[in-house]
Amino acid sequence: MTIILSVNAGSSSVKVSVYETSSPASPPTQLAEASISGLTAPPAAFTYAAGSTNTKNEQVPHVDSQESAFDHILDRLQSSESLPQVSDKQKITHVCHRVVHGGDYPEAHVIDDTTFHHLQDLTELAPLHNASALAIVKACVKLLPKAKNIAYFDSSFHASMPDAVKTYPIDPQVAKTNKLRKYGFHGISYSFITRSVADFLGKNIDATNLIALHLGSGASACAVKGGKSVDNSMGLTPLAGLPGATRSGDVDPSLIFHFTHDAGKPAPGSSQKMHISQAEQILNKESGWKALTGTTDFGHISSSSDPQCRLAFDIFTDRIASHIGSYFVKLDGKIDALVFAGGIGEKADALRSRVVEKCRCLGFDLDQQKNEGVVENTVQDIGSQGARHRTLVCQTDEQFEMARQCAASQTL
Ligand SMILES: Nc1ncnc2c1ncn2[C@@H]1O[C@H](COP(=O)(O)OP(=O)(O)O)[C@@H](O)[C@H]1O
Ligand SMILES: CC(=O)OP(=O)(O)O
Ligand SMILES: [Mg+2]
Repeated sequence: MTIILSVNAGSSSVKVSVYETSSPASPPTQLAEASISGLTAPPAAFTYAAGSTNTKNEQVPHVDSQESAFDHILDRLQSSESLPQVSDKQKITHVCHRVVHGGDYPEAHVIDDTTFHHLQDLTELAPLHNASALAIVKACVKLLPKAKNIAYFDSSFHASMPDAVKTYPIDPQVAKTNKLRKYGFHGISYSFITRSVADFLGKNIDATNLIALHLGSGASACAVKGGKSVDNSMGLTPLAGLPGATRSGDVDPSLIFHFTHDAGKPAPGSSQKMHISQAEQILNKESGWKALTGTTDFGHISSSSDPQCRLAFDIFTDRIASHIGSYFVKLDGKIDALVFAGGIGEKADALRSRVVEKCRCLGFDLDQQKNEGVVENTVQDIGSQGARHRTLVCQTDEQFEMARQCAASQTL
């Protein structure tokens, strides 16, 4: 038996799942799932499920970063009576880490000193993610010395994007030297979604075409053609595309120079090791729903009548619908489903309803009862019977996707 820990450090949460696996041929079995959410809307909340133990949204005010969230979760897992399998740290042999920016790594990689330093160099390209993921890797090296640490990248799934999609129309030499291209993110999630939806539809993955939406603290859209990514709304960094909890998403690149005259200066807290400009700080950490409404809680935003919340809701649904239209054309109208996923995509029925209403001309239509009755389930159909194209909700599971790939690979 092999025990795999899967760690998903998001921009507002840390989710850790524990799996047991006996052979590469069989999918891993989940033993426990723990998460800390609301890191950008304190106090953070701890949720845990293992066997008969169930804790939901316990406030953990002392937890204020991805690193402290991981420490807290690891302590709770190791002291849990429902999880004797990890009471002895030595039994954890594999830790899968979600690392958002993988640069040119086309697939998962065992983390040794060289990989670690290479990933450190990419930190500035994913300022809300890579640094905390690497801090968690460091903690694992110290606390779980027997475990092999493996990095799974959000960017890998998008390695299949064509050159015309990946390439920015800028000086090619500078682009090559500085590795400036579209990478795309949320790929671990899109890989899970593509497999699960293909399964649900009874289709081969390589014959599955989707418009998938991962809408969480960071939000993106993906066009999947023949099971492979052909476009993603995020870019060189996860800032591009749709707005998010604290991110602006696409704006005119000149905007920042009119917002502040100090755009290129280092942001407070920026160091030589980790350089963040004021421009990056403003657009990544001080924009989005937080700037417009004062909160990053999209549950509140979607149900509030406050005009700023209504505006944020309208902006989000407008930008999402624009991406759906663009990807519909890219896929030549041949799509098996529009898929909603991520914390917002899975929970905000009002948002799904508005987005689908905006895309009715393309042949999407919802069954409102099904839309409002979504429960925790891998894939659910929420489309109306007469609709030309299906609309689905997929409860994405990045931790499972990493553990599945880990169990199926030769690294065990
Ligand atoms: N009931 C709800 N309705 C709408 N949005 C929700 C609801 N519950 C949580 N959310 C939102 O989901 C987002 C978190 O999604 P998640 O995918 O878990 O985040 P992360 O990007 O950290 O991985 C937050 O913006 C949160 O406000
Ligand atoms: C890539 C990204 O934005 O991830 P998250 O939504 O987990 O913050
Ligand atoms: Mg996430």
